[in-house]
Amino acid sequence: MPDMRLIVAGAGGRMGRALVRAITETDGAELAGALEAPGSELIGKDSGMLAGLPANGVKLSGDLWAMSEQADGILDFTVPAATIANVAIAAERGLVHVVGTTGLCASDDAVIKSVTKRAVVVQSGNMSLGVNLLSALVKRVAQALDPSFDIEILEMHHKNKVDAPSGTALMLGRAAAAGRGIELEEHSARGRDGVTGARRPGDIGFASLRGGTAAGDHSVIFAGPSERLVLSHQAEDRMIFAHGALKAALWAHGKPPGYYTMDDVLGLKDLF
Ligand SMILES: NC(=O)C1=CN([C@@H]2O[C@H](COP(=O)(O)OP(=O)(O)OC[C@H]3O[C@@H](n4cnc5c(N)ncnc54)[C@H](OP(=O)(O)O)[C@@H]3O)[C@@H](O)[C@H]2O)C=CC1
Ligand SMILES: O=C(O)C1=N[C@H](C(=O)O)C[C@H](O)C1
Repeated sequence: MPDMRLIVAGAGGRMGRALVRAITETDGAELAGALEAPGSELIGKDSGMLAGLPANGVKLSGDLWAMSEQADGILDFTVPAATIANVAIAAERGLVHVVGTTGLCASDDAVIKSVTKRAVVVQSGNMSLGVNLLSALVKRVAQALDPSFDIEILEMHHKNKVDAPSGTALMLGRAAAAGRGIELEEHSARGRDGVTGARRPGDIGFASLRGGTAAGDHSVIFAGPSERLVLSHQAEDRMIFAHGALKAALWAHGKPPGYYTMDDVLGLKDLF
């Protein structure tokens, strides 16, 4: 089978540069294009050199339609508006669309899912093996513990992260809610400040810390009467997300149209 030809969207960003490096380290994958925001000062720069590698001749461009003519997939870790703009082009071109962008709202998610009758999309707020295993564990523990255990989710990221709570925190919240048999949207407490009153029973709480270079720390705390269980993951390098995204793209290549998550890619659906 020929190499999978992949476009990196947001190629000048932190994840974009990591993805360009990951592609060079991965058998069966080839860099087919490097997308940046039209008008970015990085347009025309060499994507290899931006990633700290030797020049690879793939220059950053703002034109996804032109660069995708010969491509098989797109790895998209950008911003919500860019990801939504990429959805239609990726579907039209028949590209596997790996969506890692976070901070998407419900209507953005609906747009992404709307193309999956005819296109292959793999979406996850966190592409690492560790976090996806953590998510399965959280669901199982939430199932096992009775509602006297309050669930709180704490995350810390680098100082340049723009969205909160993190996509991962929300994914872990959804896993906890699924374990409890409740809807996260109806049972979440975000951004507590001031005289908030006592904790509402059954809520899943979120707290976000920002600072330094933290690649992504997440803890799910089950706080019960006189005891606490804490399940945690620390990302030490964002290459774990980049390698996860590559794994997702290669797994999805040739799959029938549909909406997939890392649970499908990693075979975690029936873990418990
Ligand atoms: N699912 C997962 O496993 C992970 C998800 N993420 C998520 O990925 C996203 C990106 O994170 P990160 O790399 O740290 O952020 P960065 O800000 O470093 O990178 C985002 C890049 O996207 C570019 N961009 C903006 N608009 C467009 C556009 N229209 N077309 C193409 N590129 C565009 C930005 O350019 P400019 O700076 O010029 O605006 C920037 O280079 C975030 O949502 C983050 O939460 C991060 C790590 C792991
Ligand atoms: O912005 C980041 O850096 C990260 N974003 C993702 C998130 O919002 O959870 C994944 C990871 O934690 C790093």
